[in-house]
Amino acid sequence: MTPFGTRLRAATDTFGPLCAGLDPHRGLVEAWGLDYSVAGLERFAMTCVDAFAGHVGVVKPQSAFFEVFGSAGVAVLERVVADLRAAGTLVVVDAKRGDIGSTMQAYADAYLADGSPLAGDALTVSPYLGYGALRPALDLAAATGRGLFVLALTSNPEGPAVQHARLDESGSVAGSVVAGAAADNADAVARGELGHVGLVVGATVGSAVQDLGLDLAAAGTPILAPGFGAQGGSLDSVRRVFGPALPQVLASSSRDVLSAGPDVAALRERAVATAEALREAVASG
Ligand SMILES: O=C(O)c1cc(=O)[nH]c(=O)n1[C@@H]1O[C@H](COP(=O)(O)O)[C@@H](O)[C@H]1O
Repeated sequence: MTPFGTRLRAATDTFGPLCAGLDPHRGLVEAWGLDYSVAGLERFAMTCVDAFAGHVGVVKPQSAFFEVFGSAGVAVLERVVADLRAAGTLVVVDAKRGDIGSTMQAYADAYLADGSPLAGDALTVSPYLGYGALRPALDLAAATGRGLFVLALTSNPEGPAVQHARLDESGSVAGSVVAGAAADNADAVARGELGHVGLVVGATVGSAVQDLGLDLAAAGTPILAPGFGAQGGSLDSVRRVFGPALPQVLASSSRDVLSAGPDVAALRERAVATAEALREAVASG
């Protein structure tokens, strides 16, 4: 398969830099007039697939909302992944996995191996057992043309206490994650392409990228930027947070886009309009 960074660049060039989040919160499912049950989950998820497939570049189903319903919910997630990918829409499975290396191999096999029913095009992972513990996932993603989004600066208020901590005089914990991703992307960056190892940096992190001296542009990482919309991130904050790394940004919005449902056309229209607004914000830098 063509490397993830190349496929991601093509998707955002065509559809704009939006990742539509597919987060079936109880409140949203009920607001759409559906029962909070497996049947309601399935209806919600398939409505999103109808709205987004072939119209949005990237979709990010949040695994937790499917896991709530046990194996029946996970089966719905598998269908979402398969149907979106069949339409050529990239899927980031948001499961934030991270464990010791030997267990990480099993997570990698589940989410990044060809033929696995839960394998999308990329997976979110947590490096807070040590970036190196992600090695099985980093290697399998590279081998199968898939990507990872590694948590660096998350959008939640509890994140900075860990992520801004200084390791030594020259760097922070988040900085060490950026350095790890940059090293894994070095070959792609040398070819002038985006790498397969992305970072998660919230659209809500204010001046943290500058304050911590993180050179995201040089790292060549795709940047998944959640927090846009419902958590207060705006077009303006996306511009301010990312500066020279703006062309690498894939802004993610779940509740703000999903609140336009359940009408398929209205949902699609909200996603497409959000993607176009983001495209203009990136272009005007
Ligand atoms: O990895 C993520 O996607 C993520 C990282 C982060 O730092 N903050 C964050 O909100 N997310 C996810 O992004 C989505 C945000 O949803 P909204 O706030 O509704 O747009 C949820 O699925 C979160 O789990």
